[in-house]
Amino acid sequence: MFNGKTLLITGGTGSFGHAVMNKFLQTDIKEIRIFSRDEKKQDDMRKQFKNDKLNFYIGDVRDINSVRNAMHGVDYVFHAAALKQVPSCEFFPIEAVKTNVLGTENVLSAAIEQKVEKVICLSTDKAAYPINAMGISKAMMEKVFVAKAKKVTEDETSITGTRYGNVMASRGSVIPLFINQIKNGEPITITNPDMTRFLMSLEEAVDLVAFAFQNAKPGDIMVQKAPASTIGDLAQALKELFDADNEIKIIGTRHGEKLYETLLTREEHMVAEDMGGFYRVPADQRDLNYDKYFAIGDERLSTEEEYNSHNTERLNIEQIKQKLLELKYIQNELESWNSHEYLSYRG
Ligand SMILES: O=c1ccn([C@@H]2O[C@H](COP(=O)(O)OP(=O)(O)O[C@H]3O[C@H](CO)[C@@H](O)[C@H](O)[C@H]3O)[C@@H](O)[C@H]2O)c(=O)[nH]1
Repeated sequence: MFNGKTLLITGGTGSFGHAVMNKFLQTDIKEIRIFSRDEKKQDDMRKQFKNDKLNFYIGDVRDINSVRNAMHGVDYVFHAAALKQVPSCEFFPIEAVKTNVLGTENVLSAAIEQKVEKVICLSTDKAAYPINAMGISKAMMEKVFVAKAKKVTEDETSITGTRYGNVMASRGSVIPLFINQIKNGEPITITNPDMTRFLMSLEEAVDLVAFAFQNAKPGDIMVQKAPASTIGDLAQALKELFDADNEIKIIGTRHGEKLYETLLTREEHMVAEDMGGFYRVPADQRDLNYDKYFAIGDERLSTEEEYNSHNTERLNIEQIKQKLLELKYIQNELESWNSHEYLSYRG
């Protein structure tokens, strides 16, 4: 499927971009373009991979000309560029709009102009029943790509999306933070021990994109089923893995945070197709002449539940430990923690 093709990854220097790139470099793909703002991260990646199939483009999704520069001759786009930190977007909501909403519009317009075959836009569970600026901007992004997908035919450009839960140990997230606190002998800062989050590994996140790539129809939002844990249990699992006795400090919920996250709203659950490990949320294909259509699903709207991190499979501490131990990042951290140097430091 990738033979002779060119793939563009926006936000390609992030954790996700890295993982996707690694996976697709193994195929017979012709070229992978990494598009991002940060020249330092690109340079690090260039040196790390030293691969002729990789090309780097400096640019910003906010600037359509920089996107156009990278789009010529591209067959597929994975659009991962985003402002994604919840607390900081609360302070700079317009910045979230510029990157997440208008930036997506730019990527899609440039892709349609260049007759790109497929675009997959990455969204987040925070876009479902959103309460924070990051989630609201991602919800608007979803609206933008679903509306655009309906305007172009599939043989011009197929536009779809994926929605993720938290990716475990991604840059700036809570797992690396807790591990640093453990290693530095600092208190582990828990916002609310009863908060729940879906737990997905980076590999699972990449699987979702691959699944969407093969199965999504224009305007679909693809969701991967995932287990969840409470933050209190996650901290306890890490303490046990690292054999640590750091005290726990409750710091309270941060700006814009939710007690639990939603991967499918009740309204989406009602129309979603259950595909085993995944859900497919199809675009509403009606136009504005509602009287033309037969009303379906109204009854289920009162019985269907949303799919969220409180009602999905809940991992216990042992299961969280197992899931953590599958991560290369955790294996490396544990190895260094148990190394001679750290053992002597720990007395
Ligand atoms: O010092 C801290 C920091 C965080 N948390 C909690 O840990 C959980 C996860 O926090 P974090 O890793 O910062 O992730 P989220 O705020 O849930 O958001 C992440 O996960 C989203 C997907 O849901 C991505 O879109 C975001 O970019 C990413 O920051 C949350 O319940 C936090 O309240 C703590 O208990 N203590």
